[in-house]
Amino acid sequence: MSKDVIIRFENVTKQYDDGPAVLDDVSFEIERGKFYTLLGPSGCGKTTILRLIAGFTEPTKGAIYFNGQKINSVPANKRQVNTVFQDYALFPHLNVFENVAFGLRIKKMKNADIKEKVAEALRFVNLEGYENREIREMSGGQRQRVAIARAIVNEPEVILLDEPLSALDLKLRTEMQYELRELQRRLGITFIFVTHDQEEALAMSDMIFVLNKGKIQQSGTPKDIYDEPINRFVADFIGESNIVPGKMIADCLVEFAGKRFECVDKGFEPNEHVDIVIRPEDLEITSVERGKLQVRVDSLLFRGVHYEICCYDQDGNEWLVHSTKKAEVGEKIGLYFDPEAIHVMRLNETEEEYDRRLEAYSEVSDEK
Ligand SMILES: Nc1ncnc2c1ncn2[C@@H]1O[C@H](COP(=O)(O)OP(=O)(O)OP(=O)(O)O)[C@@H](O)[C@H]1O
Repeated sequence: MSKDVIIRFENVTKQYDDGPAVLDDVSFEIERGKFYTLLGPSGCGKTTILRLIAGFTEPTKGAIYFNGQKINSVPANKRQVNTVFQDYALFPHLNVFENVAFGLRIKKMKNADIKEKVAEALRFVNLEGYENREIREMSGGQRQRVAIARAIVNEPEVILLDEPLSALDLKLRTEMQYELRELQRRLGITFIFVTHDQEEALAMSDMIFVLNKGKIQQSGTPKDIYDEPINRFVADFIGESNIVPGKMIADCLVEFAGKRFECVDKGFEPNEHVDIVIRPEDLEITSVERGKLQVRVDSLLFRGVHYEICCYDQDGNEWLVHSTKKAEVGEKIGLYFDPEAIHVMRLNETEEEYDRRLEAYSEVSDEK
């Protein structure tokens, strides 16, 4: 089935004034009706991408397409896009109804139609009966829902959400994550959500773009990005990881921490230097004899569902283990892991190079 692309960035670079490029030759596609997340550390360019899509700023180089039409200079109010801002940007002097109705009044819609549309939008976000409330009488989570109702009432094709959950406490934040995800499914509108919280991105998205320093480091489903990070930055940013230097000896054979291990990775040069990732939950505590790695326990923390155990091997590599089994500080233990738990990353590989390598490799495998 061909892809139904709603937004496309083609080699987009953005500089503010004559400053450095905050987005550097970025290309990507957004498919209609899916939940996308832009994830990355502060200052990596996430908000700039939203501002370019919304029409609040223009690219310095490159092209942005919306439903196949180039929209670089189309003004914000002519785009089928609505933004939910971090601070919600609600009007404090207007009640809930008027906040949601605002955009429709500007469009000079008839009063009866406004009433119907606002009621429908409030129903969608579970705020029926709150029409006459003042904004200051609403909780953080409720304000958030008013802001979303105000965005969906205009029936945009795309909703942009700029860290909309960051002001909420942890419990409410988790509730709103479910709610937003559910709302997106029911509406079928494309959502583009910005966060620097990797757990939030993993929990909510159909697709994640991981950004760093104005470039997309990797794009993929949450599972792809968690299981197959393409470089050290992504592996480190997405969840906790053990990342150690290693060497690929041959297909499915890798060396690290002074030993050779069976793995499932292929398509590297013989003796190529690589980075190795093993997630803490993929390491199992066992006896020194049974362990594939022998380590000494340096410290441990009880995290409620598991112990977080920090160990060192004889080469000085740190190994973080999540285990329901306890170990004693100073104790020598073995760590066991399956070959599939080892993920090998080529040094400094870009996403395009990574995709080409996997493609070339699968063609070779098909021929065999
Ligand atoms: N109007 C502006 N003028 C000049 N520089 C800007 C402007 N807006 C953003 N920048 C710079 O562009 C870079 C990217 O900013 P952006 O807001 O896109 O990052 P972000 O990933 O959304 O960060 P955060 O998570 O902190 O919001 C930053 O270095 C920022 O200082």
